Amino acid sequence: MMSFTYKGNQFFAEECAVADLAKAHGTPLFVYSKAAIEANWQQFAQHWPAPHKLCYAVKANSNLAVLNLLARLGAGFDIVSGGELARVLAAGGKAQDVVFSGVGKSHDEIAYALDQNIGCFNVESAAELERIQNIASEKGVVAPISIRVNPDVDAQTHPYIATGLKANKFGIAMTEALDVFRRGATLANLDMRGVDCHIGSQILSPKPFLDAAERMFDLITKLRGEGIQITHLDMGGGFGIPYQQEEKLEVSGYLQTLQEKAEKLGNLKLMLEPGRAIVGNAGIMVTKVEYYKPGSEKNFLLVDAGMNDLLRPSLYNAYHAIVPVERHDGVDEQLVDVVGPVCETGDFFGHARHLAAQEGDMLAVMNAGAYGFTMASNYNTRPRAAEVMVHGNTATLVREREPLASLWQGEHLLGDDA
Ligand SMILES: Cc1ncc(COP(=O)(O)O)c(C=O)c1O
Ligand SMILES: N[C@@H](CCCC[NH3+])C(=O)O
Repeated sequence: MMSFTYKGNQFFAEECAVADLAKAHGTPLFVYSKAAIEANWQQFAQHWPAPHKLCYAVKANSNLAVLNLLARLGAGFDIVSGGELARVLAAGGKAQDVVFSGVGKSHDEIAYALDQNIGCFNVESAAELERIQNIASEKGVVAPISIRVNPDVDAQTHPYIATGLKANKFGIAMTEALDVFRRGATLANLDMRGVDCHIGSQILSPKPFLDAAERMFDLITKLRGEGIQITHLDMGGGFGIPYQQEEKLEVSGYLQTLQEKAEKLGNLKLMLEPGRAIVGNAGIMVTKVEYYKPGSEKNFLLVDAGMNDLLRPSLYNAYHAIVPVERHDGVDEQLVDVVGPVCETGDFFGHARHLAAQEGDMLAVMNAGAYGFTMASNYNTRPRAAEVMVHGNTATLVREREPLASLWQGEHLLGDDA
């Protein structure tokens, strides 16, 4: 299914001309395809029968329209903050379908999640376990608990987004997991029901997933051997997508293997937390060329989006394909760096790209649906972009461009006596 494609020289999002969307809503603009999100979801859901559950990782794209669409498709949600829980609820998701990951859950976030009757806490340290017990005891409730284990597996991805190595801050070491579990089983306000892991993001080979699974199944066997009745295993997210020419990760074989292993053990519900794989290729960022700036060393296309809108190239040196929204016949391609207006040399979207574009032209930065808008900031006092979701030939503005004045809302001048 090609949600973003040329018809003649015009680039389309489903049945909507991207140039028209940019004219109607301005740039920078994120455009999401409803059909692409649904198709990506089905790639997992079709191989994942009940009682197994898919919890979409909200951090990848937390627009309410995206969350609402996924809730209607039957998604649960993986969150990492009280804010994300509030978003899920505002979008029509159910707290019972939410798992709460994250290394630094605050007292207030835990209390809020308990008040909402959240599905499960993915606990990342012995100290967090004690904190949840104390808060649950004060409230007179029982907290559903999974222990996030760090399986010490090399995810073979960018070091900033590898999370499953001993040296990373995430999860509880395999060697300590048994003790933490035993301790949890003695605490009256905890229901110790699961184990989970998440080894990193943008992983393109099945091997690290299978290695981690092997270790997690061994742990479950040990825990059950001690009479601790683990009833769920959450293997996290991390499924990569091709940004350049990489081979697509086929998830079906891995999902099948997990289910076969779970069946052997019996009474084990499986969970996954995909984020990028659901929304990554379902979004583009549209930006306008402000200037063409030729130089003796390099030529630059200066565009109206910046690293504050899409941080991935600056932060991870990540590659995103960039294509013209309208192709012009007979205009020669130039070798250009596509850069933004922010006062940082690291403010770029692509180096040494071949593009035929001039002032006023629109470009589409591809695969911007995951970790695009959610990582945006107001650096350089730049309002965050608008977001649109297309469905066939219908386009809905799902987030308005931030009004400038809202950027200093809540700020105060010093009084005369200060
Ligand atoms: C605990 C947890 N689950 C799920 C995800 C989603 O990862 P991805 O978008 O790579 O599927 C993340 C982010 O890496 C995460 O930290
Ligand atoms: N932000 C990262 C993914 C990190 C996932 C969070 N655990 C990216 O853009 O690729």
